[in-house]
Amino acid sequence: MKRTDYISWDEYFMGIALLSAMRSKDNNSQVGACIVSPENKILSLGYNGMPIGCNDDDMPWEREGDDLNTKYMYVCHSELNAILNSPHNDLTGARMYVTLFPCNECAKAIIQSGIKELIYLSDKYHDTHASIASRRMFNMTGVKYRAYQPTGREIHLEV
Ligand SMILES: Nc1ccn([C@H]2C[C@H](O)[C@@H](COP(=O)(O)O)O2)c(=O)n1
Ligand SMILES: [Zn+2]
Repeated sequence: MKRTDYISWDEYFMGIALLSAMRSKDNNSQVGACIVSPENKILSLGYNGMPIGCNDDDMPWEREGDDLNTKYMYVCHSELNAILNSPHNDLTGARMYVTLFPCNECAKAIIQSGIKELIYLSDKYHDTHASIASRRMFNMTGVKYRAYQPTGREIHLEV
């Protein structure tokens, strides 16, 4: 008889997004993204980090202070990294699992890439202009978005 307690597609892909987030050097928010085809094949992964060639140790990770000395000027968001990392030039109809609801800049890239559905975990910046603008663009363009429904299942990685 086959196993019945296997993880769902949503658990699988959000789990991989969470694992990707663990690569982030950001000391406040580690974000991961996983792009999946309509056939449930993984197309790309990403996490928030400094652009290639910008040494993590030489870049600022501060949230506050002079603009030029905060991470915000430099860090590449997980969603954009996942889109840019993709070896597939056509993401039409794909869905994205992301551990934090996208900002407006990533929303633009998501829309332009042809991704049609977004599944997010945290929405901790729900009331910011960035999130409001993202929802506005997603609603206008028909990109569906839904909160990941936690199942309560714990997945342990021991290596
Ligand atoms: N959807 C998002 C939102 C933010 N990020 C990145 C950008 C920063 O590295 C970090 C947010 O830092 P915080 O302001 O929470 O200290 O997360 C992203 O990758 N995707
Ligand atoms: Zn973003």
